Order: sequence, then structure tokens, then C-alpha cells
Amino acid sequence: MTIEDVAAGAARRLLSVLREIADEVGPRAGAVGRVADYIPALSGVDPAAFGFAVAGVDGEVLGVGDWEVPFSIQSVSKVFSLALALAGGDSLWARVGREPSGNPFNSLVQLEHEDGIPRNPFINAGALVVTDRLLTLTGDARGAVLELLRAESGNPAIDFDAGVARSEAARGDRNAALAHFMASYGNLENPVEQVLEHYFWQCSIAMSCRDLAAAGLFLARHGLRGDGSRLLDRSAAKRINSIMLTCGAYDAAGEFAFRVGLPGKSGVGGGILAVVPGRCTLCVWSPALDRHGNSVAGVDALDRFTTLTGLSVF
Ligand SMILES: NC(=O)CC[C@H](N)C(=O)O
Repeated sequence: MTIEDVAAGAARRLLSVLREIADEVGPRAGAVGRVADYIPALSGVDPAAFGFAVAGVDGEVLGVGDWEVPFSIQSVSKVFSLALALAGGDSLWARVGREPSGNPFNSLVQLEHEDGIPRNPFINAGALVVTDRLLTLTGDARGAVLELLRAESGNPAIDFDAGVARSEAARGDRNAALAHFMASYGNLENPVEQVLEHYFWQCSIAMSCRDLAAAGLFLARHGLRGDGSRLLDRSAAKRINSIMLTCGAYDAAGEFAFRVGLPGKSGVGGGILAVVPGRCTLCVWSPALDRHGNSVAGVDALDRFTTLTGLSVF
């Protein structure tokens, strides 16, 4: 029996739970937290938006609320760039760690004490190293990420949001500082400006909960893509899920693991992608963020999901 057989119909069976959570959490969306405004183009998003999708490993995707409305995926893109970089081999691990940082996602402080090696691939410094590696591997890091997202979601219309990318670049001093600092330690192979540009554009990709849940299914399928081909070996897929669990919610990763008990990756656009290995992926979106940069209603919804269903990795 294959994983597909075991989990066939998972999305359909879970839809009623999503409805229940949307009724409970949805009306509170936007009441607590703030929309990210350090990227000016994100500041106009409706804080009360709420969408929640579930994708079964058989490929069926269902959802509730604003689940088909595109939003800025921001740091959720880091999961996909990491997957592509690791598909190119293990050498990345000499240049980035896999420990939670306990610091904000854009912090500089640890880099100096730790020789320009970022703690993990999901803080900005780590993601810049991953983007650099992908640039070396492919010559077009942002294009590679976009192509993977289009293919795995089955939606060829997914695209960059140039307004968001330019807005972030215009306010990109902190990420530029991180990149230059790592370059001074020899931990970037490509010119800083190029790495930053690919990183900003990759973060600007706009997608819905539907598309992101579908695109992340290779993580629930232990590395297998939608067409049955292998993106990652089982071990690499396990590793990405593990790092999502320990580092996917920045300096609130411990709290996220405590409450949700699933591998997850959040972004300052308000999206969170979570994985129930062997069964399904979940994507929730609500733009009002807590002080760590995680969606308030998003974490609440995932917390309720694992409580109501008992589905977690523990
Ligand atoms: N946490 C995030 O989603 C951060 C991504 C954003 N593009 C940044 O670099 O600041």
C-alpha cells in the first residue's frame, strides 16, 4: 500500500475541521497583531483576511475563507529555496548551521561570534547563503524557486510581485548588512547585490493558501514531487521538516512547536505552511503578526487544528 492509499481523501476528511476553525478563529483575525509595514508595499493588506487550506498527499486541495487569495509568501519561500539547494547536494551545510537562533529573523548579532556562518537556513542570513548557493547551482535562483512553485502547485500564473520586491529592496539595508558581513567572511560566492536581488524577488512571490499547500506536498511525501519524480531523498526531506520544526517560526519556534507540534514555516506576509508527514500539508494566511513576525490567527488556527485532530508529529 502506498502513502497515497493510506492518506487518500485526507483533505476531504479534514475540511470540516477547517470550517470549524474558520468559524472560531476567523472572526478574531486582525484583532490582535499588526501587518508588517517595514516593507511598505505590504502595509496596505487587510489585517482581517483569513484563509486556511489543506492538501492531501493524493493532491486534493480544499480550503475555507480567503484560501484562494494571493498574498506575499515572504519567508515561506525559504523552504523552497532550501529544498532546491539541497537537491544540489550536501555541501551547503559547511556554510549554514541548523540550530535555532533565539534571535529575530533579521538579527546580525550571532554572525560575528560565529565566523559569518548563520545559525540556520530560515533566518535571513541563512536564507541569503541558500540563495547564493542556488545562484551558483542554477544561475537564476529566483527563477528556479518560481518554477518549482508553479510546477508543484499546478498554477503557471504564479508570479513575482515587482512592487513588493522593489519596496523591500528600497528598504533593504538590514539584509544588505547581513550579506556584506557574510561576504567579509568569505561565505558568499556571488556578488552581494545579485544575492540580495534574487532573495528579494523570491520573497515577493504572491500565492494563495491553495497554491502553497499544494506546492509544499513534497515535504509530506518524503521528497516526492507531484509527478512522482524525486526532488529530495527521504533523508533530505526529513531534515527540512526537522529544521521547520525547530527554526521555522524565528525566535518563537519553541512556542510554535509547543502549541502546534508540526513542522512549519512562517512569513511576514502572514502565511504559514505546515506539514503532517505522510498525510497532508496545511497553509494558513492572516496578515496581522505578533512581535516575532508570525501570524497571530495563523498560529491560533494551527494550534486548534492539531488539538482537534490529534494530528501532529508527536
Ligand atoms: N520573516 C520574513 O518573512 C522576512 C522576509 C523578508 N523578505 C525580509 O527579508 O525581511
